[in-house]
Amino acid sequence: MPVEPYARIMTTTQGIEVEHVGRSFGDVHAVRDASFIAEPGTVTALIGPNGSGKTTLMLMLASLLRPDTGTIRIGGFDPSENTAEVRSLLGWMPDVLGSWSSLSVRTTLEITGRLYRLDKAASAARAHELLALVGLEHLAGQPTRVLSRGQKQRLSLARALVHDPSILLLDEPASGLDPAARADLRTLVRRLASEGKTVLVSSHVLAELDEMADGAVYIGAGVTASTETMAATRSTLRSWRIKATDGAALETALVASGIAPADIGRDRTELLVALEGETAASELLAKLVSSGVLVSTFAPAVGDLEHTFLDLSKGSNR
Ligand SMILES: Nc1ncnc2c1ncn2[C@@H]1O[C@H](COP(=O)(O)OP(=O)(O)OP(=O)(O)O)[C@@H](O)[C@H]1O
Repeated sequence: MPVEPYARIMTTTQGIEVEHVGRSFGDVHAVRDASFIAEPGTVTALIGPNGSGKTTLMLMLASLLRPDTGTIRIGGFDPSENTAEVRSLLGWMPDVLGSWSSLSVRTTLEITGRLYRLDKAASAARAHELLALVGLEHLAGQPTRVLSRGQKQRLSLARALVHDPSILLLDEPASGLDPAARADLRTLVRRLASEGKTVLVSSHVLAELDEMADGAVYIGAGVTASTETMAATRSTLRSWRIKATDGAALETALVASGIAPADIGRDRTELLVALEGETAASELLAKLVSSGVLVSTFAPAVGDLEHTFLDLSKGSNR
């Protein structure tokens, strides 16, 4: 997926708008300067190293924490001032499900529906619908304490959807899910976006986000990367994976095209070459093909988001 940077201009989007937001805990500056826009109908990935401020930012968006500085708009409302409006618009899936352990899965969803002012029949119907949506029908009568981590994630997602919110905040939604459940989650998230919802997803599973997200916001040490910084990662040095029917001929052609033998890496049957930007990659591929090498693989070694993450987190890793 392309990593599209976001303009730093407050608009009147019905999605999420964050401008120069900061929040400290004593002398820990969890979020120092965060700005981004997430538009309705899109999925935005929130990425950044451990402790970079993602959860703190999500808590502020969800009206659970007040920013010290800056402005947030959720569907046009300020979470600190218009908390009720924001909560009715927003579905929040926290990274860890706090649940009522002795209540059944179904009852948990029904009570959540009642808390959102659905009447008894409507909340029962919604619970029924959501149990099917997240594949928990067979566990509907079980107390939530017996759920596995992945099953808890599904319940947490269902709970976030009870009131059919137009904006969704998903903190590490894929954590604990098996591969089939991850694929289902991806499809569901895309479907929710196609219905016009604004979805912000934070995750460390970047390959997953690559397939799910329309754009990305990178946060490092509490500061979101600028439009220019995000765009610049597209042309930084990046490893490409190349494979040909004849490996020796490929290596000879790479050297003939100007790549030093010491700069050619190996990963099982493939060769790895670092190139700056897609134009350099296209040019090299053209040279290889015109020299008669039968190339069977020519692709970035890591996904777009992982590349952006690795590029921007260089130097900030402790
Ligand atoms: N309530 C709090 N009191 C003190 N420090 C806090 C509090 N909440 C968060 N922090 C600190 O703020 C920083 C950002 O934390 P946050 O949980 O937002 O990061 P994160 O990006 O979500 O991390 P991870 O990727 O590991 O989940 C960390 O240094 C953390 O220790």
